[in-house]
Amino acid sequence: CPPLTPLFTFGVIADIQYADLEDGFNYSRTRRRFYRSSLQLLKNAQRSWAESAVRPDFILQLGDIIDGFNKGPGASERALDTVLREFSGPAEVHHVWGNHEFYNFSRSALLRSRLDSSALHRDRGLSGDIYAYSFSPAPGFTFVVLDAYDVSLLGREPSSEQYGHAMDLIKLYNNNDDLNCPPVLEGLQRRFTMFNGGFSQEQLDWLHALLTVADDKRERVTIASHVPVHPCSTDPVCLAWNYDELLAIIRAHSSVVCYMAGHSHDGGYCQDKDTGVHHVTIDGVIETPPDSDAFSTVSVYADRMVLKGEGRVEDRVFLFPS
Ligand SMILES: Nc1ncnc2c1ncn2[C@@H]1O[C@H](COP(=O)(O)OP(=O)(O)O)[C@@H](O)[C@H]1O
Repeated sequence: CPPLTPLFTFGVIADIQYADLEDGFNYSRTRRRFYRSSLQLLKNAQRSWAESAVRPDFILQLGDIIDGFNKGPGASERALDTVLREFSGPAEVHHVWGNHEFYNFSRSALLRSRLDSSALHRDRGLSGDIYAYSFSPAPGFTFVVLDAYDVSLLGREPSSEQYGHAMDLIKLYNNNDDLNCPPVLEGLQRRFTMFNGGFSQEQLDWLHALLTVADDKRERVTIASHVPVHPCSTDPVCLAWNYDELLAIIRAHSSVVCYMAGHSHDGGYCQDKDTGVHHVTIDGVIETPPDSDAFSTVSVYADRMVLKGEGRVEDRVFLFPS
C-alpha cells in the first residue's frame, strides 16, 4: 500500500475554452460546446482544490484557456481576465499553450502575457520564443512544459522562416485548400492539420539534454503539453505532427514516467508497452455538460501518481516504471 500522505499533489484542467457566448458545437456538430458554463466548471475545480484537506501545490492548465471565438469581437483580453481571475489562488499555475491561445494572441504577445508561466523557471538552453521550461516541485521530481506549436502555422508570422518550414511540412501530407480539414479519412496522417503542430529540432535537443541529466539523477519526469503524442492515447486527428520523434526521445530515457495532454476533449489513456510510460489525455472542460465536471487532482508518492478524476475524468493510477 502507498503511504497515506502524498509527497505533493497537483491539479489538472484542460481546454476550458471560455467565451461569453451561447452554447455551440464542434466543427462536425457532433458535440456541444458550453462556452459560458466552462467558467463555472473552472470555479468548481478551484473550490474543490481550495477546500481539500491537502491543497494542490500547483495547477497544470493544459491549454486552450479561452476560445478562438473571442478574437473576432475583440474580447480576447476580457475573456482572459475573466478566467485568470479564477486562477488567482495560492497555488502556482503552469500554463500550457494550445491552438486557441494562438487564435487569440500572437506568439510574441503570449511571451509577454500572464500565460507565460515560465519566468521563474526559464531554461537558458532554449532560444527566445520557444515556450518550454522545467520545474521541480519536490526533490527527485521534474515537470517539463513543452511547446507543441513550435513548428506550426499558428503563432508564426507568414513572412517568417518558421512559417515557411511549417507550410512545406504540412503540404507534404495535406493538399486541401482548407488546411484545417484533415487530408484523409482514417489513419495517422490525419494529424497534418493546421490546428496541430510539432516540436522543433532545437526543442527536441533541449529535451534530450534535460532528460539525460534527469536519468543520471534517477529523477521522475512528467511532461505536459497541449497535444498528445501517443497514438493509443487519442484520436490520431489530435496527434502532434512529429509525435514519433517525441516518443523516440521518451523511449531513450528512463526518467520519464508520464505524458499529460489535452486538445482532444475526450479522455484517453495508454501505457506505452516498451517503456511503461503513462500517456494520459485529459477530458476538456468545454465539452463537459454544466451538471458534470472535468478536472482532476494528482497525488504523488515515491512509486506512483494517483489521479482522482472529477465528473467525466476517470480515476487512474500511474505506477512508475522501474
Ligand atoms: N474537419 C474540419 N474541416 C475544416 N475545418 C476544421 C475541421 N475541424 C476543425 N476545423 C477548424 O479548425 C479550427 C480548430 O478546430 P476546433 O474544433 O475549434 O479545435 P479544438 O478542438 O482545439 O477546439 C476551427 O477553426 C475549426 O472550424
